[in-house]
Amino acid sequence: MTKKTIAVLPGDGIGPEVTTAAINVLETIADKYDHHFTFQQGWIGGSAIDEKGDPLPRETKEMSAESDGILLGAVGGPKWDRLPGAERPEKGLLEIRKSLDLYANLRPVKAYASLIESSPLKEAIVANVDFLIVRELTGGLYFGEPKKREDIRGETQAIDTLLYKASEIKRIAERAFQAAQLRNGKVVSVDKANVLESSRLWRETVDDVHASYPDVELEHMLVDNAAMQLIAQPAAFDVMVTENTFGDILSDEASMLTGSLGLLPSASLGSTGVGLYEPVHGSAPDIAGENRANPLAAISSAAMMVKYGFKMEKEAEKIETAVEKVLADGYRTADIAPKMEEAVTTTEMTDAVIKALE
Ligand SMILES: NC(=O)c1ccc[n+]([C@@H]2O[C@H](COP(=O)([O-])OP(=O)(O)OC[C@H]3O[C@@H](n4cnc5c(N)ncnc54)[C@H](O)[C@@H]3O)[C@@H](O)[C@H]2O)c1
Ligand SMILES: CC(C)[C@H](C(=O)O)[C@@H](O)C(=O)O
Ligand SMILES: [Mg+2]
Repeated sequence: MTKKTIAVLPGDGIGPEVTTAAINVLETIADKYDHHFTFQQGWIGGSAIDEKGDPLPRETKEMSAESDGILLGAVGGPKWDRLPGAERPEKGLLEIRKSLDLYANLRPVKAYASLIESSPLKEAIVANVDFLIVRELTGGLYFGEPKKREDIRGETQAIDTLLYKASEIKRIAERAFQAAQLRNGKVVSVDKANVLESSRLWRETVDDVHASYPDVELEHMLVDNAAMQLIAQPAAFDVMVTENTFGDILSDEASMLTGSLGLLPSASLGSTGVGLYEPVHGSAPDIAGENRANPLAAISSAAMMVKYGFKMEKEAEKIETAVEKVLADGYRTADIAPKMEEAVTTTEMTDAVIKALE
C-alpha cells in the first residue's frame, strides 16, 4: 500500500465543485489499487481572505509544502476585484507557485476523438491536436520588480517589470527539450524577440540549451504569429515553450481547439519535489454554485498528479481512459453540450467517470 498526503485547496467560485469531483475520482483510484490517499483541506484565494484575512495563510503554505501533491481549484471572483494587487485572491496563487519554486507549468492540449465526431462543436475542435504548452511560471511580468504605482508630476503611472534571468530561461528550456524527447521531438519557442530584450535573451538561451539536445528540432516563433498558427495549423505543434504571460494567454486560446476551457488540466512542477495540479480555467463566477461546471479539467489534473507526482502510470492512464470513455458515451456538461437540455451536471459527469473507473 502506497500512502500519499494530498493538500486540497478548493479556492473560489467553481473551485470547490471541481476539486470535489477530483477527490472522488482519486478516492476511487485509491480503493481500486490499494493506495491510501489522505486529503487535507486548506484555504486559498478569496475565501482565505474572508476566513483568515490572507489569500495564502501560513498554515496553507506549510501544509502544502509538506504534502505529496497539491490539488487546487481556482481563485478569484468579482467580490474581491477591487482589492489592491498585493491583497487579491490571485496573489495567493502566485505566492504558492513562487514559494515552492514551481517554475514549469505543463499544459497538455489534446482533442478527444468523440468530441470531434459527435458534437456540433466540431468546427471549433481540430482533429490531431495533441501538444504540450510548457509555460514558465515563476518569472516575467508576474514577478519582476519594480511593480508599483507612483505619481509623477501629478499623474499616476503603473509599472510592471518583465525580467528574466538566463538561469530561469535555461531550466524551463531544458524541461521543454526533455518533454519533446518523450513526444515527437519538436519544440517551438515563442517570444517577442523583435521588440523585447527579455525575449532576445530568451531566444539566445534556448539556442544554447538546444546544443545539448541535437535530436530535438527547434523553431523560434514570434508570439503574434504563434497566436495565429495555433488556429491555422494546430496539429503541427508538439511542444511549445514560452514565458509566463504568453503561456497564460496562449493556453486559454489553445483550449478552444479541444472544445472547452473546462477540459484543460495542468501540472506545475519545480525543484522542491512537491507539484501543484490545477485546471487551466479560473473560478468561473458566471456558473459558480450551479452544478454546471465541467469537472474534467480538474479530474485530468488529478491524473497528472498521480502520473508526475506519484509515478503511478497505470492509475493515471486509468483516469485518462475513463475521461475518454464518458465523452465517447456522450456525456456532455453545458460547455460542450450540443443542446442545453441534454447537458449533464458536474456531479453526473463525475459519477460517470467513477463508474467508468470500476
Ligand atoms: N488558476 C486560477 O485560479 C485562475 C485561472 C484563471 C482565472 N482565474 C480567476 O478567475 C476569475 C474569473 O476569470 P475569468 O472569467 O476571466 O476566467 P474563467 O476561466 O474563470 O472563465 C472563463 C469562461 O470559461 C467558462 N469556464 C471556465 N471553467 C469552466 C468549466 N470548468 N466548465 C465550464 N465552463 C467553464 C466560464 O464560465 C467563463 O465563461 C478571475 O478572478 C480570475 O483571476 C483564476
Ligand atoms: C489567476 C491567474 C493569476 C492565473 C495566471 O495568470 O497564471 C491564471 O490565469 C492561470 O492561468 O493559472
Ligand atoms: Mg490563465
